[in-house]
Amino acid sequence: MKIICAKDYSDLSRKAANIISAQVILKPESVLGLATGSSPLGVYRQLILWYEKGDLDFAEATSVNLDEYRGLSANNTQSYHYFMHKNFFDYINIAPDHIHIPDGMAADPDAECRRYDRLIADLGGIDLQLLGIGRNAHIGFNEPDDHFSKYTHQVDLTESTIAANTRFFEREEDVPRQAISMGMQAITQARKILLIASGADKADAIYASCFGPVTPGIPASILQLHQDVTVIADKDALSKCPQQAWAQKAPSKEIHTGFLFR
Ligand SMILES: N[C@@H]1[C@@H](O)[C@H](O)[C@@H](COP(=O)(O)O)O[C@@H]1O
Repeated sequence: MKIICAKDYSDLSRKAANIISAQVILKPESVLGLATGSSPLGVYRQLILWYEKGDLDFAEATSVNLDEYRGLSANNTQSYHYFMHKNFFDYINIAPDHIHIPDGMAADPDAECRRYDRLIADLGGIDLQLLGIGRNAHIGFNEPDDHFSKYTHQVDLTESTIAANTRFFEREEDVPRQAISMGMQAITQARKILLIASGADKADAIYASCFGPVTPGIPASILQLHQDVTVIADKDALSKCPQQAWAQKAPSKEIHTGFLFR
């Protein structure tokens, strides 16, 4: 795990966008695992700028998003479908049939989860997975639990995640209580992982995920077991981490036994 300290949010966004650009330049047909939330907005803005300048071409790329709320249709302005189109896809030349996001309206959510995992497998897995992180260290919507969920699954969102996401909705009651999220298998089988975090409210999650035990109680801690993870975070998000660890990171010493993949 490599930890890079960015000067500020704009520096963080450019650094992360540079890594995604390199991926697309080196492998135009890349499968990009994409994330929602406020953290990646600057990355998407930067990628759009470079695309508009003619420096990037997404014609051959494919995207698979991490998650979607249950019960929100693609044209609901709070859905992650809508978010991705309005903040990224509508401004680049990715082919519409190369865009994949779980269907939050699927009548049979279990079948939808199985379809999504098959799709990712058929695409040959993810080349580069972009991740934000929740205050409780969730990635995608993999919430703290007593086990890591291996496959795409339906999740009951925790109170802390509902509270954090309330800012995007008019009223707390409007925040969906469930979501469909990619599981840890597809995320950790991504060939490269890029996690971005900004702000002091992410400091505990970043510290626990990078330096704490690997445990499903801290979902992002599983990334310590991956061979190619880059964390790009600003000073506030890194404020609980030892400074000498920035730009390098020793492998985790402690792995909690007794947890399960399900
Ligand atoms: N499902 C998304 C996550 O993928 C995202 O990482 C997290 C943090 O969002 P933000 O970047 O807005 O803090 O929010 C949501 O829960």
